[in-house]
Amino acid sequence: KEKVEITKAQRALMKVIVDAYNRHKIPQDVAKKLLQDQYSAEENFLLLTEMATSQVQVLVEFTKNIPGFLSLNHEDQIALLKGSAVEAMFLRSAQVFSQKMPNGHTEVLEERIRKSGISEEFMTPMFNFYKSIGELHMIEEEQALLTAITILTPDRPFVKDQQAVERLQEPMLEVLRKLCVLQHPQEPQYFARLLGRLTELRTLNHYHAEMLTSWRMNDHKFTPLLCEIWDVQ
Ligand SMILES: CC(C)NC(=O)n1c(-c2ccccc2)cc2c1CN(S(=O)(=O)c1cccs1)CC2
Repeated sequence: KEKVEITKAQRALMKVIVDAYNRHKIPQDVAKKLLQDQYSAEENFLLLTEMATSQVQVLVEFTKNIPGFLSLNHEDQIALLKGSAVEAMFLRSAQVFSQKMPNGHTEVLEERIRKSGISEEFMTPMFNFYKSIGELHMIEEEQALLTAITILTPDRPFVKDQQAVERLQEPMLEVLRKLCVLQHPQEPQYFARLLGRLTELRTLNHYHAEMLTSWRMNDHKFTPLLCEIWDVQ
């Protein structure tokens, strides 16, 4: 039986990541807005735009706090942010969607998202992902580390020094692996399940690109920050 123990250094790394993750949460008022009174598809869309824009700002701040990130080549920093922005948004969405809300709120939230001008064909994979993340009942350390690991994916387009990114991602993966063993002793395959979600996340990139095309056909407007991070307009 492997005796798994998180070292002092690994605990320190985890603390930095979790503190950064907790400091940069979406303002709850924005999420609350989505639960208020009746909205039209247009207003729901605008609210998602506001939430997604706020989340990108939060993502940039969180990323800057990942130890070693700011020492990476500057172009690579941008490539990692742009390459992971959509996945980080879906991961954050899944975490928001699966967090405990007063009863009935999740259904209202689902209703608002379903009535926001997003074509039906993207709803199924999106909500399947939310549910598959919800079933994992991740603790915040796991959520924070999984977000950092997603950002530090070495094989994003245009990343020049992939080894430098691997050197930052590997320690995160090792801490997460140990945490999973300690947190879910009955489920030896839990860590593998978590990483499996990252594979599912990548497929959502494709759906998102299609969503953008259909929104632009219906002349939906995005904020400058979303246009920049998604490379549209
Ligand atoms: C928490 C934030 C990051 N989530 C969010 O903004 N959501 C949520 C969502 C999911 C669960 C709970 C609360 C909100 C669903 C969707 C989005 C954004 N996208 S988007 O970025 O493509 C978009 C931007 C503008 C128009 S559409 C569409 C789908």
